[in-house]
Amino acid sequence: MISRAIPVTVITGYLGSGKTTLLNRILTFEHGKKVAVIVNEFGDVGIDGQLVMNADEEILEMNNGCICCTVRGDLIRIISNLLERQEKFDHLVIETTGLADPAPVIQSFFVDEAMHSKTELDAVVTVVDVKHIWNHWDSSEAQEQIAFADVIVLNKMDLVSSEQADVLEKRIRAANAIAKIHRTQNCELEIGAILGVKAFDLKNALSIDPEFLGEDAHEHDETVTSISIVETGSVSSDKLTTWLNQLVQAQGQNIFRMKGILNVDDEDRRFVLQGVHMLLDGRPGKPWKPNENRRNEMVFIGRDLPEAVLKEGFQSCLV
Ligand SMILES: Nc1nc2c(ncn2[C@@H]2O[C@H](COP(=O)(O)OP(=O)(O)OP(=O)(O)O)[C@@H](O)[C@H]2O)c(=O)[nH]1
Repeated sequence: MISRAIPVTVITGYLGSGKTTLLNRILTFEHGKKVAVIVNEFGDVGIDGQLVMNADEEILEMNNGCICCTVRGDLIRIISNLLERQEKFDHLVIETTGLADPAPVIQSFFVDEAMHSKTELDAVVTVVDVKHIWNHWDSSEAQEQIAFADVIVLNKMDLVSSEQADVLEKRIRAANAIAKIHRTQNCELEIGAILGVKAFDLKNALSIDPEFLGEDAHEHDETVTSISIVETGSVSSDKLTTWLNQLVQAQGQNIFRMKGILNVDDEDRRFVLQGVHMLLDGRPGKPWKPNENRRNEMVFIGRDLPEAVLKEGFQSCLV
């Protein structure tokens, strides 16, 4: 019997560009496919798993590290386990951290024997925040993510004019001549543009980086770090709003990304906080279960983050 190869979509994109938003679209769209998901986060508190909407899907989290540094170990192990239950799903989606270099992830699908025979890389989809990408244009991760993409989603079109997007698209074209480019708000695009596109072309990957299938040597910007806060207790919405507004005014340049699941004013539902530089967004999330131990979890990712100041600031918001 010839077992079918499972198509794999790798979603990359810089911090806060809209990867989880895209993943949620994939999971809630009625495409008739059963999708298994691997979510990888940079911080050691797993928030994305809680933000992913469809609880019926198989969602596996890899926290505390960057997927591109742990592929040989964790990723291959997780996928091998999944492949033992291959009949349970039709498509695998991997959301990498915003700081992942996609090359080692892609590479593992070719270098590892079992992965190579049982999976088929469908496409590398890179989500780009059309407003904030300029702040990170020089980062090697952001460049590699764009260079390796088969599909590029220019997201957050509501934040720029179409002329500004034209300028960006030209720059992106210079770095990646063949990717399909889509412009979106909230990653709203046809699912056929993302799943089952059969776009991945190894020849293209090799032309970007001839060492691609060789040993993995890749570098990260060591000045970008993450700070996690986990505290029980109730957060005052007034104090939180004041603190966050002051914080992004003072540190918005350096705080690339902020995410939180918080117990605000002892409400019935979680409060989901999202931040990308100076932009903040907060809304109710999943309800707390009765008697659940309500943990506040926050993750900051950025450059030169003042850990003690962030922790004290958060403490001051507790009731
Ligand atoms: N204005 C605007 N905001 C958006 C759009 N798409 C997503 N967002 C918001 O941007 C923030 C980040 O979105 P996510 O989907 O969590 O981004 P991500 O790439 O998964 O973030 P990381 O996993 O931290 O790298 C959230 O507050 C989203 O609601 C858009 O088209 N326009």
